[in-house]
Amino acid sequence: MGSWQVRPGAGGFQGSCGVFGMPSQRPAPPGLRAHMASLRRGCGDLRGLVSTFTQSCQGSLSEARGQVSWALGALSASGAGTQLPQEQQGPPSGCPGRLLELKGNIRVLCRLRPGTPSSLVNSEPGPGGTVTTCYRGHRHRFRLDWVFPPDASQEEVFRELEPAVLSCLRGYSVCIFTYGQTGTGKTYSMEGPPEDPGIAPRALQSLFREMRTGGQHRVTLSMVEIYNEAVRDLLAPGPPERLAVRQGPASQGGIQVAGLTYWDVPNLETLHQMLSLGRSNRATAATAMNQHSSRSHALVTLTLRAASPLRGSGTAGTLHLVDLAGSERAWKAGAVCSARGDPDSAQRLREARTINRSLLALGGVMAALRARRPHVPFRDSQLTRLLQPALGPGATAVLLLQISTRPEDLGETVCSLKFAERVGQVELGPAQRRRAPRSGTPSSLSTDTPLTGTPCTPTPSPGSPPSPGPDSGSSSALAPPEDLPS
Ligand SMILES: Nc1ncnc2c1ncn2[C@@H]1O[C@H](COP(=O)(O)OP(=O)(O)OP(=O)(O)O)[C@@H](O)[C@H]1O
Repeated sequence: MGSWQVRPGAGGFQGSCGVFGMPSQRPAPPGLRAHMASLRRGCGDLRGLVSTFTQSCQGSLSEARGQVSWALGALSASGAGTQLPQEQQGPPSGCPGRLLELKGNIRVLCRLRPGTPSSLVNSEPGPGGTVTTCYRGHRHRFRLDWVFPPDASQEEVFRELEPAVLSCLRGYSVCIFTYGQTGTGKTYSMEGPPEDPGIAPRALQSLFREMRTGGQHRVTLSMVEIYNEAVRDLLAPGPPERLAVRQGPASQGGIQVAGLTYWDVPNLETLHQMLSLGRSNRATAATAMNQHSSRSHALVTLTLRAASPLRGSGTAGTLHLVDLAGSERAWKAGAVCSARGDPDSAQRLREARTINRSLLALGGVMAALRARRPHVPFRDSQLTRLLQPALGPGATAVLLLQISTRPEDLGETVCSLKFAERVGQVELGPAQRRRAPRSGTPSSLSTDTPLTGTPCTPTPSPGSPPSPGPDSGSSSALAPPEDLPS
């Protein structure tokens, strides 16, 4: 009698001949093998079906997400110009504020830098668009809330951000930050050249245009940079000094920046002048990868207080515009300089390392937020400390990812896209409007103002911004505002 065997995968039966040639187990009943084979086939088919179903569900879900995002964007844009009567400042359903509440998480937009097209980076632009990379033999498909092709204009990019920007006038806290490898166009998108302005100038123009349509507002500006982990006031009346960041009350986002200068901004022209002054104070240097590389993170914070004559309280919204330093690998930025005999190469290397450390800390914060961990490591870097209020519950954040399509940048492009994909999964909870009492101290006015400074009386110096504030004429005009416009 011959032995019989059924392979382990076929149900675990295994027979063999006994010592005396007798089978140690009963032979399989007739037809069992065929039956097992048919079961195996069925099992394989079922597995295939489940996998196809899962893939199709994921595809449909992504598509639906893209469509919802597009519809919300379109609705927001169409409602953006709507000026509500002051007494109706609560966000009725259908207005942009309501839509922001519904979105309630971080939106991730991606812009491809113009350059030589590469078959290794392909994109499907538009809402719910994708970027597909082919790196080290692996294909990755990243889906984002919006993908801007290399020929997208500054206006197209801003159009998608405008509803969020205008929501600050209704008391929302909005943070827009640009992220990406050095030289991919973060500063171009955020600032832009004078002849083709970027997000910041367009946002300010749009806000002032909207404010002119009615109501009483007060705009306060602060601007800092983080250079080699030192926080510096870019609008300080004297030379930029290192500021101390301390823990603050939770009502102020958990942090305080001692000695930070706030400026009351009466009009758009003054605001532009002050921003260009701040920009000129920012640390930039030529690196191997970008002739005018920003070596620091820059944070512009506008607090927009709106009075409500018919109600006891107004609103205090905040707009943070964050131009992050490039996420280049340290060896690329520094070592290349070194090989060229650049005497500042050690400095460039140090800068690149601190930039990378702080961006790593930002990644850690995003990971903790995404996993809803009870502890979020905001204190790991100055960048994440300053961003804490902007990434807190009830805030709205938009990440604009800048990527390169150059084959030599592919590794960095994939890293950036992976970071953005993770950020897109963070939920900050429904966006919340902030109310402000009609008068009070800055802290009570703006519970979500992250950069809480102390009043100061700066002495204008050559090149300092024009005397700002509706109260100019007295030194207190340069101090943070204390009351809402009445
Ligand atoms: N969409 C674009 N259209 C035209 N030029 C662009 C675009 N994006 C970037 N550039 C150009 O690419 C160069 C690098 O851009 P930019 O300085 O904005 O990069 P970056 O990401 O801010 O770099 P870094 O992190 O080093 O500061 C600039 O000369 C800029 O004008």
